[in-house]
Amino acid sequence: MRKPIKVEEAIERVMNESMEGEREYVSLEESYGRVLAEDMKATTDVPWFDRSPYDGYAIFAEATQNASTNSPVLLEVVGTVGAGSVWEEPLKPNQAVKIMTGAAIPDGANAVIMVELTKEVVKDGKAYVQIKRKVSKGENISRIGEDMLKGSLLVEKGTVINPGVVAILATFGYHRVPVMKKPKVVIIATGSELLNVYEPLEKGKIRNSNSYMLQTQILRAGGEPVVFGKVKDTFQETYEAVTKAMEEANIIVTTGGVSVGDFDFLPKVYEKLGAKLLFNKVAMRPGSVTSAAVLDQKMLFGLSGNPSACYVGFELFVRPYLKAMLGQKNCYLKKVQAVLKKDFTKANPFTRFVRAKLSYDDGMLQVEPIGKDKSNIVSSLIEANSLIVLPGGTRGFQEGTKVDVLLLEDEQGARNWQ
Ligand SMILES: Nc1nc2c(c(=O)[nH]1)N[C@H]1C(S)=C(S)[C@@H](COP(=O)(O)OP(=O)(O)OC[C@H]3O[C@@H](n4cnc5c(N)ncnc54)[C@H](O)[C@@H]3O)O[C@H]1N2
Ligand code: MOO
Ligand SMILES: [Mg+2]
Repeated sequence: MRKPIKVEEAIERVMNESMEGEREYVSLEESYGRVLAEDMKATTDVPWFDRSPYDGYAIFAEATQNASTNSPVLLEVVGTVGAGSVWEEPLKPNQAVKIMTGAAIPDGANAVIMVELTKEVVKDGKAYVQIKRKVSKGENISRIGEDMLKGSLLVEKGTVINPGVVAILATFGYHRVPVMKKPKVVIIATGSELLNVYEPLEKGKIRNSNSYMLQTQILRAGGEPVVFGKVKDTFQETYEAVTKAMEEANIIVTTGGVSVGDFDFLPKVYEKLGAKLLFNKVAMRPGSVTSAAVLDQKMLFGLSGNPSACYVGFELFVRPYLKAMLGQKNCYLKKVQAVLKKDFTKANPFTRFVRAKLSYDDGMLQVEPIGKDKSNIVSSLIEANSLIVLPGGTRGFQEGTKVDVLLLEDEQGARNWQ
């Protein structure tokens, strides 16, 4: 007889074993989607020189003090400066330099007027810009540091690198980016009934879908899946596969063979390996047989063979452990509250994780159980973007009730499981 523990307790036992993984450097081009391994600070001010945000004329603002439609001011245009070039001569008050967007403001100038608001006139063979309004000091100047100040913290360690972060890294010249190594997660599917996906069906057999599902879940969580394929339901094959996995994995995920059947060998494998068992029964559905053990700082997750139970077990236990290795602060699935769109009448003494579809309709978050909810069902995973959390008890849940929902596809995550 196994003693079920609460989901919260099971997650805590897993996370108490968690540790941060190693780091490595990748090129900026390869950094998208990786997890930043260091805090990123601004190494310079941005912009680091005053520059023009418009195509126009750099001028000394005070020279336009009395300019108006009736008495325009003429400033002599002494040259043109484009982005990337520098106007070296200090500007005199009655002069202007034609300036392009992105070019450095010449010394002596303290404002820019957009080209559309001016007219160029030629007088006595000299070019002048005609200005009919007062321009204020500092107008249209992108100031040093207006975007980022040198030394300021821009992106925290543990952040998933998105296109915006890539822009920051490029701005400060990081062509090599410190990232967390992707934890290696070995997947072993156990079951004598399993066929490879390319094999035709035979009586009593099914295709190994869990390996592929897990591979994708590992990728989604930021890990590196290593697929070991399938093993028959024998102690020897299972033991050998797990032993081999110990050599290269940070995390070992098995599916199936973890319950109380005659051919469920994982409990015996953990025992023979001398792994510390964290739990072998959780008060949840699906996934009540989910087990976890730890050996030589490697976590062994024994997920159920039943596809939906396997899926849920991964998201609740493996995902946060993996994210902690990646140094992410928000390891847990984000939890929101939503209104139940349909009755869910099946009561269960265990906490229930119902595959569901969350949507934002009529100005509120609504959630709908997908339907078939047994743990051996695969089809309800297609549309699942969330899991409704229904606390254990004897009652069902009525339409209109507010329920907790865990988001499966959210990148932000949450700091706490609760
Ligand atoms: N007497 C009891 N029997 C069972 C209990 C129990 O408490 N007492 N728990 C049930 C629950 S709940 C679950 S969940 C399953 C879990 O069993 P295992 O984790 O040992 O998994 P298997 O028996 O190996 O397989 C279960 C089921 O899943 C199919 N399967 C397995 N691997 C794959 C795969 N890679 N791809 C697709 N499908 C897979 C397998 O054919 C079985 O149908 O135990 C219950 N029994
Ligand atoms: O582990 Mo089973 O999936 O609880 O239903
Ligand atoms: Mg079994």
